[in-house]
Amino acid sequence: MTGARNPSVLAWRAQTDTWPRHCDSLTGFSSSPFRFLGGFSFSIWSCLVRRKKETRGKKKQKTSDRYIFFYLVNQKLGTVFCFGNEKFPGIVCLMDCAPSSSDKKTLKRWFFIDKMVGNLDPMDLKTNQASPVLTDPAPIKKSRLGIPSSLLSYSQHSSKFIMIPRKKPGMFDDVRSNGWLDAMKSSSPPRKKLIKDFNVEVASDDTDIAYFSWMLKYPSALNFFEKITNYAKNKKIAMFLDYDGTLSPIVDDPDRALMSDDMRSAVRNVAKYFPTAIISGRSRDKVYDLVGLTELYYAGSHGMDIMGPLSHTVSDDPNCVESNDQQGKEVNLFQPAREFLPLIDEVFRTLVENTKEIKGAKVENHKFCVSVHYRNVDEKNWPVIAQCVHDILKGYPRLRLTHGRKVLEVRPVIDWNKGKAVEFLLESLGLSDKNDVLPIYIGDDRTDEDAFKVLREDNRGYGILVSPVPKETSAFYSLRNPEEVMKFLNTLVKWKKQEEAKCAIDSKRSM
Ligand SMILES: O=P(O)(O)OC[C@H]1O[C@H](O[C@H]2O[C@H](CO)[C@@H](O)[C@H](O)[C@H]2O)[C@H](O)[C@@H](O)[C@@H]1O
Repeated sequence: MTGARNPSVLAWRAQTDTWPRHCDSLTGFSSSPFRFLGGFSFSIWSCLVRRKKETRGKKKQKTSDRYIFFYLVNQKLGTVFCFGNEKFPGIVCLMDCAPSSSDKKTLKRWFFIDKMVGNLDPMDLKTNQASPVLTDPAPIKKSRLGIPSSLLSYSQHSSKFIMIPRKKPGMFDDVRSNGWLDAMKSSSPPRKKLIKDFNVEVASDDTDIAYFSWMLKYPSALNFFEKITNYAKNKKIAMFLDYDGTLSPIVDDPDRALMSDDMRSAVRNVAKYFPTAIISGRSRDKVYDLVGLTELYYAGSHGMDIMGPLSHTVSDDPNCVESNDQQGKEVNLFQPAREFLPLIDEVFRTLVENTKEIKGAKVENHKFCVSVHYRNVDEKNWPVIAQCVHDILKGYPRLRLTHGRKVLEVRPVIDWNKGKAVEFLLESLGLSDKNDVLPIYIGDDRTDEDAFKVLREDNRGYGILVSPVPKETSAFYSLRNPEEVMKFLNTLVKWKKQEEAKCAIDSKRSM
């Protein structure tokens, strides 16, 4: 398969009776069914395609063999993704045959997909698939901030999950039936996991197969760097970065989530060329201390605490005041949840008190929201911590819950999130509603999905999801981990420098 040139990647509905257009015989099926991490199943198929070719107009025929690999995702929908090359351009359809054997060698060969996705531009995919991640209720249009009509708890707003309530009456019924426990279990990628299904055991590098297939939909921003910069030519890039899991690796102790010096210098360099903001779930002060760069804009508490540039386009908002940053520079301070401060303080203290007996639980006060960590809590006690938070929230109808990576996040019911923060910052920077602006948002968590969605709307910009495992997302591209994020940032700076050098040469020539 290494000889494959000009690869194409096609997706279409399965047909059961069509033979490949460019082949004379098709033999040697093998298949491997899996259950994907998200729970849906897919099969990998390979087949040997034999094609007879006439050589140089002579009658003599030459046969050429090619393997074609394709896989079937979500058998119910019958969606087939197929990989071909110039000679066999992916016109292979599903034959009427059932998965029978597993072939590990075949699976290994399947790694060629990594090379072959090069032709696919996710912008072309026009996928409208709704993301099943937990996100905020739909924003109320035409208002910067609105309180949702209902003050019901968060999970009741989320219609994207089909929750199957379990009938058994028990102690933790609330958190089982409202989906909190399921969300908690799926809230952070497992570290090296065995996938057992259909007697196929898949481990370590085999999990990469699932990842590579996912990358067809969310290709690596490094592999697609040229595509990104082609699109960015003559545009002003605005960079938005999440902190935990994006600039710093996920660690057990949130206080030790430090950013490396190399990453810091990568971010500093990015900020030299592009307006750059950090948008974090942490409090603005905490994330500022961790990043330590004065040249950036900071939005803490999931965007509910923004220190942005002094701007008259947003300063008429009642939640926006003029202030000074740590260096005494005049800035705008936007705090749409200011009235919730006493409530957040109170619920923080209650949460600390009520979870103190749960070993490993940690509660953080992030000024406009509170984080309840369960990463270090024994899994058998997750229902206990979930029920505890749930019971407390029952007394606070103006607060709601969202899920992060092994963290329950309590926040005001206001219609504000990281996506809105991106819009607010673009407006403050005078970069909204402009065709020559390309916002890029890099983040790893469910709360970052709000920002990805905002950028996906009307193809406004690129969301890049940082994840080492397949995840449903509204992002366009992916990166595996903070190291890849750093590489991406450095490559972007290098590209920008080259562009500027080219411009300088061009303008000298034209003088
Ligand atoms: O929006 P972010 O900047 O990504 O912040 C989200 C949460 O990040 C922190 O928690 C996460 O990272 C910790 C350190 O690696 C990890 O221990 C924890 O399990 C993760 O959820 C932060 O502590 C939270 O308060 C933020 O909400």
